[in-house]
Amino acid sequence: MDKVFIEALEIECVIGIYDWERKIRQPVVFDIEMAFDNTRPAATDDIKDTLDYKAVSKRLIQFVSESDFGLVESLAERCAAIILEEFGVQHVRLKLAKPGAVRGSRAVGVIIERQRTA
Ligand SMILES: Nc1nc2c(c(=O)[nH]1)N=C([C@H](O)[C@@H](O)CO)CN2
Repeated sequence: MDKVFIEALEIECVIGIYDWERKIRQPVVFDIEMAFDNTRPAATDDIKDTLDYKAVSKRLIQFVSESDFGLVESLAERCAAIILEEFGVQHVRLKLAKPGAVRGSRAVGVIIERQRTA
């Protein structure tokens, strides 16, 4: 299956389980792969036939920047659900990285894969 991807989308939000983390905004970085048949937009050359990566990015920026989850797992799950439900995507692989959260590491986080059920 073809894919549309978004790489290194950085968004600031409230995220974390510790008291000090509830008082600041921290960056989270998304790498996202979305299954999509790209043959039709390739044939029509029409943005209406695409999975518009700019539209997906704007929606995630809006949601994530207003969110205040404790765990990266919770934020990743909600973002995957938005992509599946609002953009009609059948399968999504989403990596959510929290840079600088653990001293000595470049980033920590989660990778999830979710499938549309209906
Ligand atoms: N699996 C997870 N482990 C941890 C998380 C998390 O969201 N998922 N969060 C933290 C703290 O918020 C940490 O990022 C602060 O440095 C610790 N472990």
